[in-house]
Amino acid sequence: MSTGIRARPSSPGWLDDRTRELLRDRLAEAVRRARAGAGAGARGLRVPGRPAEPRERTGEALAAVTVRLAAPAPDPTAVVVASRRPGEPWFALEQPDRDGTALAALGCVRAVEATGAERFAAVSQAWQTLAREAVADPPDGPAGSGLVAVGGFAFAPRGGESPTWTGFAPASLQVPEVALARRGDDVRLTVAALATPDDDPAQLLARIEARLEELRPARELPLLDPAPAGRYRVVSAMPPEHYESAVTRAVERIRAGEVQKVVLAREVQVHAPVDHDPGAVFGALRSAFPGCFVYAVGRGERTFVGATPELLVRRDGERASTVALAGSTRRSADPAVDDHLGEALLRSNKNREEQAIVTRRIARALHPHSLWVTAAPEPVVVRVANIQHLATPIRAQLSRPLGAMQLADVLHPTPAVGGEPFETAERLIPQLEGFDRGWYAGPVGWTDTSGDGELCVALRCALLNGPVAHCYAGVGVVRDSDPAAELAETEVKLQALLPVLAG
Ligand SMILES: C=C(O[C@H]1C=CC=C(C(=O)O)[C@@H]1O)C(=O)O
Repeated sequence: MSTGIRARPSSPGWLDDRTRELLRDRLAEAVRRARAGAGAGARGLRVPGRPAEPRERTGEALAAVTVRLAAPAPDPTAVVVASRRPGEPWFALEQPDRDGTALAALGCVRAVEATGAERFAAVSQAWQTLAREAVADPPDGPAGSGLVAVGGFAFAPRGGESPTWTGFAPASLQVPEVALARRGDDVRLTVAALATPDDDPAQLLARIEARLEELRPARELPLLDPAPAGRYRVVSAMPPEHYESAVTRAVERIRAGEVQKVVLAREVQVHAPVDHDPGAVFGALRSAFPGCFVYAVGRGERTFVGATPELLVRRDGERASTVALAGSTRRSADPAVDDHLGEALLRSNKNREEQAIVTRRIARALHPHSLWVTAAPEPVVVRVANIQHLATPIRAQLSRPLGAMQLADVLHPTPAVGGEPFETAERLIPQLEGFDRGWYAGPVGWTDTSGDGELCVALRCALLNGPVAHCYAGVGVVRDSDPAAELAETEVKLQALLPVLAG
């Protein structure tokens, strides 16, 4: 079994001999488990959508090994961007201001997809089954270290079915072949493989080693072209008047008592003279929005990328944290005016109500699963480069072991992106907006084998496809919303992406 392995050149700098031996043992054990699972006669959970029985064996097992990289470690996302094979899936989620927190992932050894209302349950069940059978280190080190599943969800149960969103299923988690997690200067590399009964552990190891040999220890992301030539066109997918009239109609429904709040979005496209460069866009976003969750999900030729201030949920053991974010105003370069705008936001009844709706719903959603839920009594103003929001941090002590993906199911969509009551808003949103939101306003993030994880709400985003970028921005419409002001607020939100994309 080991002759072929020893003949291969080693991958200096990534795995030492001891770790390679450990990985080889784990791969052999994973193949044994896969054979035992297949031998037990259970059908594999190849296609998600059907919940597994607790003891179901699947005829497949993941194996992984995690190492701490020696300082100075490379930059996780830069490694992934520099090492990506054409069309290979990739993922990154960073919050630079939180001690350089980053998780970047490359390749896919096992995909889990689902559609429909049960999509969260289906993928989280499939992941739990895979995690239980996995031969891997227990999570240790920066959050996201070790064997993980990364990906995201469309806003709607069947969202993303339009051709624009090809490759982005309504629920899509992937177990990457390579993942790098960072906090401070602690960077952990995890490599993974999926074993099935017919696999040869030596070949699995050889595949991982080949992958490692292609990994480039990059420290920088590519830069945006400093002097772009050619014509960039920024166009509203539908005329701005369409959006204003959607807001007017939503206000009518609210005043008629049908619904309290509806979030309505619009799409703006950037047509560039050359293909957009996802790595450079990610790099520009993380420099401009270091306090935000900067994310990218690459599927085939397309990349969904953005910088959002909104955390959907962080699950850390028995603790769940989230934030109710809603109510917005612009920023000013003049600090006194900026402060004034923030204070006015805090005093604005319209924005306070918009925000309180979100806080109440999140607390209500968490209560049945928690020993306690605590929300700050008053919202605070949160500032990012182009906008300020009202935010109420919320924490809960879980009373049962719900994983990050299950918590996302409990919380998504909050009225920050959906509406209240959601059952009515859910019908109104596609009717009034008139387009497929795809993954805009859906959860994007990761989970590990213990169920910990983090998902942000994919706002301030663009779907890049060659020279075209589809950008999305929405606002919470309430009784006192003014259509022109709401249109202007979408423009403020679009300023997160447009300067980066439009040359
Ligand atoms: C729906 C979006 O933002 C939400 C999050 C924060 C503030 C919001 C607002 O003030 O309307 C929105 O609820 C978006 O950016 O597309």
